[in-house]
Amino acid sequence: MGRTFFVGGNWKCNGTSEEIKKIVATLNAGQVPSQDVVEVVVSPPFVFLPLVKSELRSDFHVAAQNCWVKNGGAFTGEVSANMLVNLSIPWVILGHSERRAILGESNEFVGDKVAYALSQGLKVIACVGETLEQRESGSTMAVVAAQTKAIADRVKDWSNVVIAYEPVWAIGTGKVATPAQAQEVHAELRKWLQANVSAEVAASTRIIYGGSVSGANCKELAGQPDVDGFLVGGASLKPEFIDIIKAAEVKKSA
Ligand SMILES: O=C(CO)COP(=O)(O)O
Repeated sequence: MGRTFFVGGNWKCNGTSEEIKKIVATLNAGQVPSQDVVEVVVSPPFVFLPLVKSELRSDFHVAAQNCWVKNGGAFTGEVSANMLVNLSIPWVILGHSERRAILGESNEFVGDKVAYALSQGLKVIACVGETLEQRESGSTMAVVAAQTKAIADRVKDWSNVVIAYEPVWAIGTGKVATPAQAQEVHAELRKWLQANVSAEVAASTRIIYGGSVSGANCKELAGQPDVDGFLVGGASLKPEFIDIIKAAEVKKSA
């Protein structure tokens, strides 16, 4: 099994080159557990990927925040998976709720992107999660299952996929899911994978939590059996990100 704890930092559309250099310097100086305990991936905006890749410590990796659904060509403003591979960018975040909600990415489109990115050799952090309205109407698991199904329908090999469960109501709101709320959905998602993909994929796929993760709440969340790490937004731009990476120690001693 061996689900290595995974901490991703999604920097979203933030930063100047000076600010990015400062964040990288802070990360480079951080004392964190070794790579067999925690896998760390940071995701700057596209334009800063080469800068971050060249300056970041070698035990941390980089991710793009999106890529085009297929091969490049006449798609103004897009960046293809192949270009990321060409720059040796190993990871890409796909299906973030901001892209689903603001840019209208459907479950099927996200599923197609995940499949294509994997086929080109990228590793994928695939995001799923419900809105507040959907949670309050009791459809959390139906929503998350439909988002995951659109990926499962198109993907056979899950070894390079991390699922990020990010409830939309918890993103950027300071309203973090309780450890019990996170655990409940993560466990349901794992059950869904077991029933619809395979027991092996359910046991080995990392399901990470995102939404207002902070230095203050990360340890308790990390203590949940089906929480295999985090996708961090706001706090990943701050020195506090190092504390969140260290939450991996909770798992080690569990
Ligand atoms: O969207 C997120 C990570 O992808 C979470 O953002 P916050 O940590 O700022 O809530």
